[in-house]
Amino acid sequence: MNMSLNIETLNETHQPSEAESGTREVPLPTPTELRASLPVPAHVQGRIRQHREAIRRILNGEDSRTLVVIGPCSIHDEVAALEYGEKLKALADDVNDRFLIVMRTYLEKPRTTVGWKGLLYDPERTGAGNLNEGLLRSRRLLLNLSDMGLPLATEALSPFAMDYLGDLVSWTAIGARTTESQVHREMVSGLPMPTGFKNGTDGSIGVAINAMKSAAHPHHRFGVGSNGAPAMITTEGNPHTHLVLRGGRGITNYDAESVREAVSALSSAGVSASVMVDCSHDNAQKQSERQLVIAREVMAQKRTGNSHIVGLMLESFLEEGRQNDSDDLIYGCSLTDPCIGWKQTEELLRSL
Ligand SMILES: O=C[C@H](O)[C@H](O)COP(=O)(O)O
Ligand SMILES: C=C(OP(=O)(O)O)C(=O)O
Repeated sequence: MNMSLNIETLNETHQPSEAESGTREVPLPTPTELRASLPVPAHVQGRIRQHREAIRRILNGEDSRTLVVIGPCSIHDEVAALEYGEKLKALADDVNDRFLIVMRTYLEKPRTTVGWKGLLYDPERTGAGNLNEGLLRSRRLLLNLSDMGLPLATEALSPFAMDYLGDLVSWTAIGARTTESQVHREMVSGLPMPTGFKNGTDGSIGVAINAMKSAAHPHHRFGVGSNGAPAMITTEGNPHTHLVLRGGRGITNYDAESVREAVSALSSAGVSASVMVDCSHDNAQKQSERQLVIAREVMAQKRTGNSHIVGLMLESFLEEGRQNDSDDLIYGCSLTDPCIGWKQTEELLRSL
C-alpha cells in the first residue's frame, strides 16, 4: 500500500492563509489524490461490490437474513477499532446463515450543539482540528478493516467526506439531524451504496419518507470534480434507500404498533417499506443494555411474520458503557453514546 502522501508535506506546501473574516484555510488533498495514495486493492473493491449487492438483496426481500449494522458509536482509537473488527469478523462468519453483519465505522459525529466531531475532524481530540491527518488515518483504518473482509457502514455527514472515503463503505446512514437536509438528499442520490435515512430527532418519519423520495431522483448539485476543482455534479438517483427507526424526543418507535404505522406510511407514500430498527439512540434512551431487550423484541416481531423489518442497528464496543475524554482512558470504551460490551454483543448475536 502506498503511504507516500504525508501530513508534514501537505502542511508545508499549503500554509494556512488568513481570510478577511478571520476564518483560516488549510488546503486538503483532493479526493483523487487521497484515493490514489491509499488505493483500494482490486480484490477488496470486488468484495465491497458484493457486500453492497448483498445488502440490496436483503432490502429487496430476496435474502431473508437480517442486516445488522453494529459497532462503536464513534471511533477514537484505531487499535481498539481493529481489535473490535477482528472479533466481529469471526462472529459474523459464525452467524452468517442468519445475519449479514456490517461494522459501524463512524468517523464523523453530528452534535446536538458542540462536542468532539470524530476521528476525521480531530484525530488527537485536542480541539485544534486536523482534517489532513484525520483523512489519512480514517482512510487507512477503513482499508485495514475492509481487508479483513468486513462490510463497513458510516454516517455521511459532510458530503465532501464521502468523496474521500465512500469507495470503502457498503452501507450509509443519514442521521436524524440531517435527514431533512436537501444537501444530504442530493448526496445520497449519487451514492453507490444502500442508504438508511433516520427518522427526525422529534420522532417524525415524514422527513425520512420525503428524503427517500428526493434521493431517488436525479439532481444537479455543487461538488468537487475528479481534478479537485469545483464542479456541477449530476446524480442519477438512488433507489436503494430505507427508513431507520431510532425513536425521538424520548419516545420509542420499535414496538409492533410503531413499526406497523411506519410501514403503512411508507407504503402509502410509494417508497420502500423495508425498515431497520436502531436499538440505540432515543429507542434505548441512553441506556446501552436496553439495546439487548429491543433487539430481542424486534427479532420476535420479525419471527412472527413482519417481513418489513430487514435490519437492526446496535452500538457496541469492546467495553460496556461510555466515558468522558481524559488522560486515563479505558481501552475500547465509547467516548460518545454508551455501547454494549463485546461479551453482550457476542451473546446477543449467537442467541437471537
Ligand atoms: O450518536 C451519537 C449522539 O447521539 C449524537 O452524535 C449527538 O450527540 P450529542 O447530543 O452528545 O451532541
Ligand atoms: C448519531 C447517530 O444517530 P442519530 O442520527 O439517530 O442520532 C448515530 O447513529 O451515531
